[in-house]
Formats: sequence, structure tokens, C-alpha cells
Amino acid sequence: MDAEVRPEGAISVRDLGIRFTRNRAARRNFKDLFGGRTRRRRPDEFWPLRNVSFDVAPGEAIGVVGRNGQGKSTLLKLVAQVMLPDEGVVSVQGGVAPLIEITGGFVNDLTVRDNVNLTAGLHGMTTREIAERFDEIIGFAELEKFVDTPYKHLSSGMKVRLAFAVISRLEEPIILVDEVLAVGDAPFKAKCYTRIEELLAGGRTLFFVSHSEKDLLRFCTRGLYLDKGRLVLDAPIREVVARYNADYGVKG
Ligand SMILES: Nc1ncnc2c1ncn2[C@@H]1O[C@H](COP(=O)(O)OP(=O)(O)OP(=O)(O)O)[C@@H](O)[C@H]1O
Repeated sequence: MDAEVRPEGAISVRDLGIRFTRNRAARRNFKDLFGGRTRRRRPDEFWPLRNVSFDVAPGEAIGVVGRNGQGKSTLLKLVAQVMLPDEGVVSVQGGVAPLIEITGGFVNDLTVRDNVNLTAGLHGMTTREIAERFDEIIGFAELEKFVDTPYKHLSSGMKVRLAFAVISRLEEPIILVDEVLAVGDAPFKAKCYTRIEELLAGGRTLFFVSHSEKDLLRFCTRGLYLDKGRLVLDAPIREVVARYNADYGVKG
């Protein structure tokens, strides 16, 4: 499909590959850097994702499934374009609201208020729009008494609340949710589920990483199953969950 005509919220991934080094100490040395065009392959390099291709239409809700360490978070970071592939192309139409790390990109020494302003501003919200939504965001996060508290002094559950409240209020057409809901308490989770359903009803594209079969089936229509660096199945979510359970003997 021509990138020019691809609608907002669409994603195209072609022959994606990313290479990591297992051991941080084994970084490239000077010899590797200046020792000619073909760098020696280090034995501790590996490809958490390789030869991965798929297309996502606007408004699709994709569940990403796989065991620990199979590249789910890495895939979301590539879609969010906070990581670049070593092979292939990730093309994303429109902005991405990434709920991909508990920190949500927040700055430790800034207050809750300043972090909300900063994150919303970075995603293109005007000062006026932020001011209009500020109370609602803080109310959703239930952090009214912590508005002037430095972010680093929040509990981990409070950090997740703040991240979810801000990120889910952005206008971006694509939203990425990586496992963060696992941290919240039950009443907060229930609010998040309702918010995700509203976002989906509003036509957002969702990437949802979860180990909860119930959550995957609740929100997602399609699944991507990652295993040993490959996309082993791209199919309706029920089929993907069934295959994963058959492979690894997991019960919902
Ligand atoms: N920046 C990095 N440098 C080196 N290795 C990394 C880096 N980030 C992730 N990895 C490794 O890449 C692999 C894939 O990690 P990733 O976090 O994408 O897995 P995941 O499927 O999201 O796992 P989980 O279910 O445990 O969250 C793992 O082996 C991990 O150790």
C-alpha cells in the first residue's frame, strides 16, 4: 500500500529485525569499529525479532502473545519508534500514545503537575487543551493530593495510575498498552478497562501486551504470537490464544 494514502492509525511492518547484545560488557571495541566494513559477528548477539511482517488497519485491536522474553515489549517499542530496527521497515501513520513502561517517560524530579504538562505537550496538546483536561486526568489517577509531589515519591501503583490517566487522554490514533495494568488495584483496573473500551469504540488502534487470556479476549480481535524471534501466528485472537495454550499448556 502507498504510504501517502495510508490512513491515520495504520501500521505496516516489513521484514523487521532487531539485534541485541546479551552481555552489555561485550560492546564493540575499537577494532570492531575501525577494523573494516564487515564487523566480526559477536557470539553473544541475538535477534529477539527477525523476519516479522504484518499490517494493521486503523481501529484494529491487536493482542501480542508470547512467553517472557519473546520480543513483545520490543515490538511495541519499535511501533512507538523509540527503537529503530536493524533490518526492515516499520511505518506508522499518525502519532502513538505509548503506555509501554511503568515510568511512562516521566521525569523523576518533576512534580506530577509538571509531568502531565510535559507529556501532554510533547504529544501536541496545546496549553489550553491541557488545562481543560488537567483536573480530569488527575481525578482519573486519583492523585488530587499529590499534584505538587515529585514523581519519584509516588508509589509504583500511583505511577501506573498517572501514566494511564495521561496517555489514555492523548488524541493519538494509536495506543500501546504493555502489561502495565497488572500493577493497578482492582477498582483502578476496572476504570482502565472501561477507558480502553471507550478508546476502541472511538476508532483507536490498540496494541495490547498481556499474559491474561481474559483481558486479551476482552479487548482484542486479532493476535500476534511471537516465539523464538519469529511471528509464528497472525490470526483471530481466539485462535492465537488456543495455539499458545496448546504449545505451552497454559490454562486461562
Ligand atoms: N535493550 C536491550 N538490550 C539487550 N537485550 C534486550 C534489550 N531489551 C530487551 N532485551 C532482550 O530481548 C529479549 C526480548 O525482550 P522483551 O522485553 O521484548 O520480551 P517480552 O516478550 O516483552 O517479555 P516479558 O513477557 O517478560 O515482558 C529478551 O531476551 C530481553 O532480555
